[in-house]
Amino acid sequence: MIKIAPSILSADFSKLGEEIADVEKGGADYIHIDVMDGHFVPNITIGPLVVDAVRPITKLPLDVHLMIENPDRYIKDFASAGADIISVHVEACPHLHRSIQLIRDSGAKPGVVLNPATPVSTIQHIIEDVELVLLMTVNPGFGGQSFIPSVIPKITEVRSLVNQVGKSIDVEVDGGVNPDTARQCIEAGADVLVAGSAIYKSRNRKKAIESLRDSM
Ligand SMILES: O=C(CO)[C@H](O)[C@H](O)COP(=O)(O)O
Ligand SMILES: [Fe+2]
Repeated sequence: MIKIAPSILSADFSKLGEEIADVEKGGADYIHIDVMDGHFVPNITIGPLVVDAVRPITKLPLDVHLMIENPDRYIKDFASAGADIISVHVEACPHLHRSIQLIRDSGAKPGVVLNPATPVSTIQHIIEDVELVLLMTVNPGFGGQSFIPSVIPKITEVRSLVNQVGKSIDVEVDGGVNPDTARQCIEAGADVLVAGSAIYKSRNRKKAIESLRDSM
């Protein structure tokens, strides 16, 4: 079963509550929240305050994607604000195992993220400790960018790594996902699709979600 995680980065922030209700009604599985600090990526977005505000208005799991330097400093804050899944970038974590344990100790499910140029071998030794692997299919920082096709073989690689572990771990892709690229990602082994512009720039969010889920 393919899960769809709309990224609120492309939503209308002046009516965020309605925008989240719309995708929840439309069949979304997670709400993807992009946290950017202007250091790890060249953009600044939202912090724990927004996660806290969003928590009571949806039953869906909040999938929080931290694109920040030194994420260990903020993991507790995001977990207390109501994040269900917290994902950290390999490139931002010199002590990756510790960061993952911090997420688990804070009560959230740990995820790990790889930029397009980061090899899968960097997560080989922590794969059993995470519940989600997120593969960036754009360089992180902005919504609405074009999908990078050279990431496809990495999806296959992560899928076979996850299958070896033999426990349920989400394989999520993020960036430039539309019905065409979604099909390629699912074929390669992805089972969670993050989509910002493909969902929020469509008038009918339910249809957009269905066309991603049914892209095979
Ligand atoms: O992490 C992200 C960017 O760094 C976003 O989740 C991603 O870009 C979603 O937007 P789109 O589907 O428009 O590419
Ligand atoms: Fe994201």
